[in-house]
Amino acid sequence: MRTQLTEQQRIEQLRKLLEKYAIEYYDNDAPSVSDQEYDRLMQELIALEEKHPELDDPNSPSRRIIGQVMEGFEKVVHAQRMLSLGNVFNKEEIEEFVNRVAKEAKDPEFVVECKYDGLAMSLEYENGRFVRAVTRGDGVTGEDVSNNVRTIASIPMYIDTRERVEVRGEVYMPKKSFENLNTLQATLHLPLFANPRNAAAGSIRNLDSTVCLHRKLDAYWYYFQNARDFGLRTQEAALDAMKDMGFRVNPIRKVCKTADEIYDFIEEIGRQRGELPYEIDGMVIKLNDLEDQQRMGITAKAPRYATAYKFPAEEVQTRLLDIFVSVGRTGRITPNAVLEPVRVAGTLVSKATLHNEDMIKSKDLRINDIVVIRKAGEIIPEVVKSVPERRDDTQIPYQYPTDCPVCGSKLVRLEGEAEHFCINPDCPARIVESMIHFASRDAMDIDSLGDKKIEQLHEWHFLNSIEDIYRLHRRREELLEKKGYSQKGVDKLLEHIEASKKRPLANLLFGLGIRLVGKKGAAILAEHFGSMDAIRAASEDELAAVKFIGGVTAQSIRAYFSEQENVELIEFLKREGVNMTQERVEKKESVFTGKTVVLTGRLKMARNEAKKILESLGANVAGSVSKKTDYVIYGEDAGSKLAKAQALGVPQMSEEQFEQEVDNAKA
Ligand SMILES: NC(=O)c1ccc[n+]([C@@H]2O[C@H](COP(=O)([O-])OP(=O)(O)OC[C@H]3O[C@@H](n4cnc5c(N)ncnc54)[C@H](O)[C@@H]3O)[C@@H](O)[C@H]2O)c1
Ligand SMILES: [Zn+2]
Repeated sequence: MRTQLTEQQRIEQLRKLLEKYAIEYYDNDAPSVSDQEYDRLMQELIALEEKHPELDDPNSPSRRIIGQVMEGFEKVVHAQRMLSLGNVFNKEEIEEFVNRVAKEAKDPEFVVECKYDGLAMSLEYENGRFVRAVTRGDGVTGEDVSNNVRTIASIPMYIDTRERVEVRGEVYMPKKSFENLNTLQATLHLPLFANPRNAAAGSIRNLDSTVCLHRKLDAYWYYFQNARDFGLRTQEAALDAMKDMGFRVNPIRKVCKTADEIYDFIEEIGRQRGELPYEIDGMVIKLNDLEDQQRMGITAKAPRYATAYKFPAEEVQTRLLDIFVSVGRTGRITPNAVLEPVRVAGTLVSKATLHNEDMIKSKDLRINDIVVIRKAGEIIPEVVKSVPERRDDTQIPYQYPTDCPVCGSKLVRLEGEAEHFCINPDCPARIVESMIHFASRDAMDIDSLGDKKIEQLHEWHFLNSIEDIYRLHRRREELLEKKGYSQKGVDKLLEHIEASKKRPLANLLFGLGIRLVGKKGAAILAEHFGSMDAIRAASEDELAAVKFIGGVTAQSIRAYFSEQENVELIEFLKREGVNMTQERVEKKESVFTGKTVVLTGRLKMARNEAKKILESLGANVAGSVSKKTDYVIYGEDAGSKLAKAQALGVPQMSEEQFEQEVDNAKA
């Protein structure tokens, strides 16, 4: 019952979050997270929604295209909806897509094209003349941006046919134009554009078309909306026909029959991607036959006959301008790299974590070095290495600080540890960070008590400890006198603080910030012991005996509870009515306990769910099949993984058998 609730909450949370990101991305042309992160959250939402059809909601970002019509532009309803695309991220998912199509189209052929990172546009022609250019908008209604589109030199204003023609494609900003634009922005002390996509969108949606003219956009056209009126039967023929009519069509494309062929071509283009004069974020795979396309139709917001393969995160080079250290809630010192802003995987990056002193030494990072940075789904990117070949005489080796940058006390590096710590318990940085952690989403989840607010309330002496958070209501009147604190805002804040008292024990345990007790560890401890008192009473051996809790963690938990200050904090929280218990869950034994299991093919239950069940039975779920695999569980259309399991003699199990074993485990 409890998991049901949490997943429902997660669905709601993801829907809100993705909607917010999409609005920032499409409507304000200013993304706040990387595309990888966005895609990852979307996949999570889709998996959860598949699992909970009862929570279906047509408003969900998984079901609709988010985007609105800007004021100042005329609204136009599309003759045919403009769609989004489904996503695949690896070869296996390409295979699954190909198999799915093959079920509905005989001997399918696919056209593989570049996926331009710009904005979708529809062009309409009547009597051989350009009449209108319209953005995708929400898919149903777009914005008439004809004036701006007319500034794009490569778009024909006249074509040699009197029939109505509608073509669609992508307007983008070439890399060169983007560099020039940002150089200009910098000279004018204006904010830089995060990426060419946002810059292109911002230009097209500018009411002053001279702006667009100077931004030097270009476009590729990949969709002939009324191709069949012209007797065309395939996507390939449609591309050729558009080219003959004078539209700019990309010669990079290939007709493929198998998933292998598709993947090889994608890899080939992926390797050349850096040299292309425009940005691509993936490749689009489309069923070639137009009649079959129509037969397959569309889902809520994307065609079923096409999908987009997304390239993995990129690595790029930039300059390491400086290193500064920050102090965490445990007093841990983290060095951070200040980078010359650079685009990685679609977002502008100017900071990266460097973990610790040893990492800086082992990678031999010097101030002013050229470094390679990588961004892989995380919002915080990492520095992979320095490039010594690019050194001139300006590099300076970095001196690790000896004193805390906030309170000035001597930093300590314990025997055998990589990190430095500020061990001054009154270090303001530590106090603030521990409150931020306590109020964060995975901990007590105090909605309106964000980082900035905590910092400010600390500065004003309202918050000097975790205890103070629950004392804040006593100072309501004082708060109301502060600038920016309305009655409504203050009451909401106090309400959220009050509500946090009901969080599960796992959240509280995580929020306390016990060294080495992360989110997962806290959940395991809470489920195993069921109450704060039981955890506090447990001996080091008892703690270490819990699965996944190691001896060092057990030691750290004991150390935490042996501090008078911490015991007092917990007693205080108890008196304030903060929840200190949680339902206990016994781990079940099954054939999967301690085994390595691989899932493949299309399962009836969501993959994430199958994974969760297996993990709850003590299995380790792996991504690929090897000799070490104990079981492969397969669904429909299982491809290469199942074949490999057969070849290696790894036991295979159908989804039905799997469900049977799960039932056995419950009995
Ligand atoms: N970073 C963020 O905050 C954020 C927010 C929202 C969306 N996004 C990004 O946008 C994506 C979702 O956007 P979407 O709905 O436009 O889907 P999409 O960009 O994944 O795919 C659909 C679009 O691809 C484009 N396209 C480019 N080349 C094409 C070709 N050759 N054939 C057909 N279409 C082609 C079309 O404009 C089409 O509308 C996400 O996957 C994410 O990467 C990021
Ligand atoms: Zn300090």
